[in-house]
Amino acid sequence: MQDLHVSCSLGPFCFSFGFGFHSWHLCLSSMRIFNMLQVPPYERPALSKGFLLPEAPARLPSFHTCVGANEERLTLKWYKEHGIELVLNTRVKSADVRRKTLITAMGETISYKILIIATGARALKLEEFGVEGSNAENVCYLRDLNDATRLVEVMQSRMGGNAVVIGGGYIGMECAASLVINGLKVTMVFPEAHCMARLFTPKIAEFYESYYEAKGVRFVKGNVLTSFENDSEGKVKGVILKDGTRLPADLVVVGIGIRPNTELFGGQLTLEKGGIKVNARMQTPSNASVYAIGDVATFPVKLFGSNRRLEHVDSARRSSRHAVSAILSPDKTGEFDYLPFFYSRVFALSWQFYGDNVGEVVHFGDFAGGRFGAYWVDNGRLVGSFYEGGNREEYAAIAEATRVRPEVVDLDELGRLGLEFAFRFARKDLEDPLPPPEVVVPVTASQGGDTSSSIVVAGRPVYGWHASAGVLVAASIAGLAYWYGWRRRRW
Ligand SMILES: NC(=O)c1ccc[n+]([C@@H]2O[C@H](COP(=O)([O-])OP(=O)(O)OC[C@H]3O[C@@H](n4cnc5c(N)ncnc54)[C@H](O)[C@@H]3O)[C@@H](O)[C@H]2O)c1
Ligand SMILES: O=C1O[C@H]([C@@H](O)CO)C(O)=C1O
Repeated sequence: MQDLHVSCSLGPFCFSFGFGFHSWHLCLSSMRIFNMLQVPPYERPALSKGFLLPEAPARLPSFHTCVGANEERLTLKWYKEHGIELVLNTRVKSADVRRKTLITAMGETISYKILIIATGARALKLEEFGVEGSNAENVCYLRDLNDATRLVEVMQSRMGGNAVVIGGGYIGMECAASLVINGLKVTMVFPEAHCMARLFTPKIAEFYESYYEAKGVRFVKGNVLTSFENDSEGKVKGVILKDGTRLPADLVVVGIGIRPNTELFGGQLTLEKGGIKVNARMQTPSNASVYAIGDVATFPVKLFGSNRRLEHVDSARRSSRHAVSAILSPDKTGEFDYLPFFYSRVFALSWQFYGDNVGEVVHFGDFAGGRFGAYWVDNGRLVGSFYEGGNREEYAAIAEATRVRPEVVDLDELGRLGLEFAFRFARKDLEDPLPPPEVVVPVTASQGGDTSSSIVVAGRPVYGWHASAGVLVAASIAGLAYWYGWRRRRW
């Protein structure tokens, strides 16, 4: 009998948002995972960073889950050894949450007791904005492994050529850096007044734009693409912008946002902010057997007192861990208390952001020297912190300060203090800038067997997975390696 199902039917990557992720491993002999991937789940951050590098690029199996936690890579062998049936290349074409059934594209009907929706999101296509022709051979999106593989091929065949990047968000910024590193001439086009408009202040954006310009990137702001100009073979050779400008293009990369894959559950579950609404246990309010995690889930962020859908790998890791806790240890699992966290690494730069970017902004630090930050203060309290060029202690300090939400009376003083302000709240245990999971699930029996006693869950505080293998020491070394590798990691 199948007890637990993880549905990852649309958008191959979604699964990496869900299960077997980070430092928690759930191994139910009666668990099945459905997904359209051709390979076991992996973590996405590498795709827009290390995967695109011309030298020693990141390749599977190096970024299978749970690479982000410096944990064991979950390969096919791993799933097999842990009694998890991983059903690849399989699309779930319909779901009936009232009857607790799924139907696959092959016509198989699956019954479940608990369903975890980790269907993630898909890249928005230009066609949705009325621009036709983005299926040309040299127009690339970047969401999954196939996209990234194709981008590498196209990029390598256009060395020295012109690349146009549409969108000034995460994909735009990270891909533009990779294109430059691969020797292409890059122009970025986006509608806003500055890059990373969802998060950066104009002053922060100015730093990154100047840095990119020094690397040869050209910015075309406040403009959008309206059509492609194709050659006789259908390849794009130019992009036409709204103001009539023509940009020559040997390659176009499009990163204009994502859309959560909720269609399977339309009319059955409540949607909010584009995602599936869940409570603080990652459980849908209308159906206690259904959980949603990662990019597709809209959950209560306690710290802000509102529901959010957060598009980031950290939220995916932690929400999945929390859902697993809530399923396996309902009595011991409290409310998900997540501190939103975002990061990016481009060229030699690296930034982290915690909290919310609302209210008044106070910048601090050395912008010219590339070690600077910003605090956001709303209703007299610190609600968000950003820092570029920090070390582990500095990032941990801004994270902790943001979690504490201290009162701020004097904004000028806050700016003068800069990082020193955050260090007042720094924790002594710097193992992780973020709080530990609320619940430690005891390790029970392991693989094989049946039903609920065949559950193995290891949380970071217990490191039960490693303990069960008698390698606690190895876990400590891994933790140390993780810390040392943090700045050097390429995904
Ligand atoms: N480091 C990271 O956290 C990281 C890295 C890569 C991707 N991601 C995630 O991947 C997803 C996709 O990233 P993304 O960069 O596509 O989304 P995004 O939302 O970060 O940025 C979208 C950008 O496209 C612009 N845009 C929208 N419509 C446009 C149009 N018609 N023409 C031109 N520009 C347009 C927006 O104004 C914005 O600049 C996001 O969820 C993002 O969080 C995150
Ligand atoms: O940190 C990241 O989060 C996203 C993705 O995993 C969630 O949308 C991504 O591509 C990153 O690099």
